[in-house]
Amino acid sequence: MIADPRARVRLAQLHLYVDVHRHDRFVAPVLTVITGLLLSHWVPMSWALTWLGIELLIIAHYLWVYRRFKQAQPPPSEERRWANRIALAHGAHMLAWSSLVVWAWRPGDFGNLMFVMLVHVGLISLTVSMSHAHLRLLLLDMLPPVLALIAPPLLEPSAFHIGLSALGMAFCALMLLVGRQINAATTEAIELRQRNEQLIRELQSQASRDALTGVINRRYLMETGARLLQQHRHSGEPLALLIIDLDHFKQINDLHGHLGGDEVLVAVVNTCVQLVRASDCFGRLGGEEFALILPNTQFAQARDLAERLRTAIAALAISVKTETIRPTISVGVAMASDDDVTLSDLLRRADMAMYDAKAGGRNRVVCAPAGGRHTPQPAHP
Ligand SMILES: Nc1nc2c(ncn2[C@@H]2O[C@H](COP(=O)(O)OP(=O)(O)OP(=O)(O)O)[C@@H](O)[C@H]2O)c(=O)[nH]1
Repeated sequence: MIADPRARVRLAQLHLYVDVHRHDRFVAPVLTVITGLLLSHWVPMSWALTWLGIELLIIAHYLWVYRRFKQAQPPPSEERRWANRIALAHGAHMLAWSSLVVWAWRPGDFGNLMFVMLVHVGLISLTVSMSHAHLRLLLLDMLPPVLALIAPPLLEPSAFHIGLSALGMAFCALMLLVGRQINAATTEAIELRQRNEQLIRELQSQASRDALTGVINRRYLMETGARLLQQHRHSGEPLALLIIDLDHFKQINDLHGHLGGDEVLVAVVNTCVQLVRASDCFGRLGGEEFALILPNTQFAQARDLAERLRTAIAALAISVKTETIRPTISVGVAMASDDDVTLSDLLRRADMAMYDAKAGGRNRVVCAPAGGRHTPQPAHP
């Protein structure tokens, strides 16, 4: 299914709509109580109290729906479903208020006319200023006040009522126009913000990734490694570091060209990535040298993984043009110890083990003992 590119924008609009309307939790109950008390001036107290009770329940319900929406953090694909739920919940509130115009109107009473007008002006202006974010919800929120405007001339078709209704409709049309303009500006701002966030994510990824292989680069690797070493000191959980270096890579470049060498690097990285856990930190130190930091990993596990990596790489047969390249790697393994004051200390010991692997004939794993002294422990292929 092709994702609708506008869905993310519409979801952000829905968030904005809900955020703005969440202020209702302070304002709407107060306005409802005042309106309920005023109502009792023209309708029996029991009616006024019934309206007040229903409206308070409606407010509590739509605020609950808003909270559920915020907690759910739905993906853009669920925007329409949530927009419908919110429209129903808030629509009930708009209907309850707009209905006042019909059943609470007492023609001929100037005070009542003022009251009904104030309710209308409030509904329409608040709708435009608070619902502009989401165009569909803006239109739905405007619908009940418009229906309430049409009702009086239908109930009592006099020139006065028709005139009042026409004036109100013109006012609604004007407000809708304003609402659409604010909506267009809001949508543009949301689109720009989303594009900005996307660009920042891409830049951050580019700054932390190696362009050729896609794994994290030296800078990010060192930062993460220092953080993991710090965590190891606090938690006491074992931390292992592997230095992985391709053997005779200069020869590969010389024989198959730089592009051939690049293909080998990518194939080796892809193989390694498949064998490491998501919590492991695998990155390129530079050239044909890589590091793998393994949090919460015992020595035996680290050594076995190094061996699995070595075997998997040795089994590769990479086709470059008409030739087949069979790369191998030398791996140095070191466990973090109290002697490792900084990440560089740990790296140095893993590096020395890796050089021992090279000196021992390459395509092998050598483990450095914990602590500062370096006594290589070869793990032969
Ligand atoms: N294709 C390619 N080559 C690279 C890249 N980065 C570094 N190199 C080459 O990798 C080679 C590394 O050579 P050396 O450091 O001599 O190591 P080696 O030939 O692998 O020898 P040993 O490590 O001792 O087995 C150099 O020729 C670099 O130019 C790269 O991104 N792509």
